[in-house]
Amino acid sequence: MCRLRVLVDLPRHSRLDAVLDYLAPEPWPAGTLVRVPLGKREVCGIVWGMAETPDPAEADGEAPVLRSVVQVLTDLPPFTHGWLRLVAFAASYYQRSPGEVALSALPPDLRDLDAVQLARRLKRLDKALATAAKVANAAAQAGTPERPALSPEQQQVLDVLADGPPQPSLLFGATGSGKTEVYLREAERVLAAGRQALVLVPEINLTPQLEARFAERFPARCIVSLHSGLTPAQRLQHWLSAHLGRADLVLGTRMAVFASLPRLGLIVVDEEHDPSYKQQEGARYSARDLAVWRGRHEQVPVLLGSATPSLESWYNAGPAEAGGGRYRRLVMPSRIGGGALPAVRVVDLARIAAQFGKQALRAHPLAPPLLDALRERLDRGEQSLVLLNRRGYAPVLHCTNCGWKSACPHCSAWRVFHKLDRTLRCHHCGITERVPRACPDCGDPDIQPMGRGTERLEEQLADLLPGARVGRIDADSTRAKGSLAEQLASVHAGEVDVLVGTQMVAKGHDFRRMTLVAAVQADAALFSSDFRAPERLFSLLMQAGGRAGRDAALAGRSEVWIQTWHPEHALYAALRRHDYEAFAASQLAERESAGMPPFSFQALLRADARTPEAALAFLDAAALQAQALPGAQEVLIYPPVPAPIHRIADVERAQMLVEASGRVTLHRLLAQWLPALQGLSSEPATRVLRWALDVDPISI
Ligand SMILES: Nc1ncnc2c1ncn2[C@@H]1O[C@H](COP(=O)(O)OP(=O)(O)OP(=O)(O)O)[C@@H](O)[C@H]1O
Ligand SMILES: [Zn+2]
Repeated sequence: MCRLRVLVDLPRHSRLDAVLDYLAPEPWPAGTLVRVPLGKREVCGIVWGMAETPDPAEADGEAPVLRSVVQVLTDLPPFTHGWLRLVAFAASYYQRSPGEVALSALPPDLRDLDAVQLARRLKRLDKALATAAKVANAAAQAGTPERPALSPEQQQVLDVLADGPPQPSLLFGATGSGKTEVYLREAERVLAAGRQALVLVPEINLTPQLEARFAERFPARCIVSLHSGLTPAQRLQHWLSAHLGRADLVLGTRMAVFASLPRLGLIVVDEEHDPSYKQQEGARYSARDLAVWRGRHEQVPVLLGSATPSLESWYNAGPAEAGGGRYRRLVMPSRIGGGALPAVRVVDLARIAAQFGKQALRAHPLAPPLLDALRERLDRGEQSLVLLNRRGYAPVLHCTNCGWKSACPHCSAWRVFHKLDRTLRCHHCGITERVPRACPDCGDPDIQPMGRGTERLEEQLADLLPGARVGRIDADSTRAKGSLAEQLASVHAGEVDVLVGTQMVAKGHDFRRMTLVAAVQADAALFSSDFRAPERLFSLLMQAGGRAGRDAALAGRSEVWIQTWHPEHALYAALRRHDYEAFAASQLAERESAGMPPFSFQALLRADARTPEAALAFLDAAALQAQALPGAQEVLIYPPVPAPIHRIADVERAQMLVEASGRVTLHRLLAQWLPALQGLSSEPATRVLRWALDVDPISI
């Protein structure tokens, strides 16, 4: 008998370490999947290594008798060292247990299988892959698919990539510059060398279109996707194909960064700036950052693509003298076909109000010149996109008599009025009620919507543009499975003249007939307390604008309209010139002088409790603990504050920011702090419902 260390799914918060020792008849290699007893249950585990000499307590005869591994799943090849190292790194960096990180990266179905069931699934997979291979072979016989001739910029970028050592690169390419073609060619090179390629996209809704493009280009290859929209059976099958090395291409959302890929040869992170790459619960990892780490350690190139890179990546790809030099910077400033970027028109709402009267804007949100521009598109049979980042009909209902407003009883937020199903819905806790007929406070029947969301905008546009086919795409219109794909297809097919949408449609889509994009209400983000808000707004508007004029023939008359009360704002000035670089430079200068990321490193400690006092008391005590730790002088601990939305579903939320100028300094502190925090949360005086540490938080 030997002793093995086995990873099981226990959070680091729990008293047990998530690496437990078990007895086994053989020293199975690290990465082997096993089933082990845990309490009264039997759970899935991963062999982490051989246990070292029995601990002294055991020698004294005091230690509990070790339990034995129940089963070993030998049909599955062990995870590679590269994968295990990724897990170990992610766990230590994000302050979680390796067991939790490893096991939560597996498809849920896999964790439930015993050896017999697994064998059955593998047999089924074999059959499915054999059928797929037949289809692929037939497709391959039909000839190789056509590839477009590369643009000079694409060629240049690919030449650099082919030459250099495997290294992370930032592909800074304008919207419509053909970044996808670069990914396709890089993938082709890697596949030809017998390796696997991993391509990450920020949102599920971008996977089908990308999958279609890869499938068209590589008809003979096995392509699978990994995201939360799959059925458990599909997810297991796709995951197994990747793990067994049968899939050549894996496309997926952030979770796919943990895909097990024995022949990994390339990682692409498309729209690398997108906040969706950050997981917001459990192990709060950044899939982009992990992709870079994984690439480095498995010695494969990582390609981060964006027209509006995150300031972190931009900085990392900047000159080494200025603190960058970590990524290679590759640029593709021109659009395919030489099309121009759309002209940006900033509409001064104050002037519109002076010219047309304030009522003009109160009645509907579109400045008359913008309406004319929309009508022009209609007459020419071109499409327009009107962007409004707020779903529902109106964000608040109010009573004109007594001033009642549709507050959520459980959250510090308004309930949103949805006219289609006549409900009031809280977008935070989900509570949904029928709209009251009269004011719940005073009984007055005159309750009115305040402000506007996409539903109302859609209604108003249909009124203002008789005969136009107005469509809407947002999280509400796309709730049913498959409906988003359907709605997008109808936009692509030209069945919609004016599309109203949230940020969901602002990125990634290659709408060919769109010549106008309008943002009717963008200002809010200019004055947010989150220092990343301007960066987000800039990239949202630039990405949205990038949907216009993608067909070079139409590019000349493509426009982006932005309605604002602050036309002189520097952000809009940079946008008008399509000048990401100037914008980034000014933001980085601001961040540097304020000592904010990427010039410092942060972690956010969050606490949830029944009362605000309890949440804050926990954080206060936590701050005292941290201040007593060695190295605390080098770390800045901000005072605890309520979260931006301080109450959700009757739970009070507070947070505390911790900051250091060096990553190592910060992490040294966090590693010592965590055990202390565990103790704190179990003491009666400082007990909270939940607490969590968010390393490199992206919203504060
Ligand atoms: N070398 C090429 N020759 C002809 N057409 C091309 C070439 N490369 C790309 N295209 C086409 O140009 C269009 C824009 O390319 P793509 O969608 O990759 O842009 P992108 O850089 O990803 O833009 P975005 O950042 O807006 O998503 C697509 O329709 C694509 O098929
Ligand atoms: Zn609520």
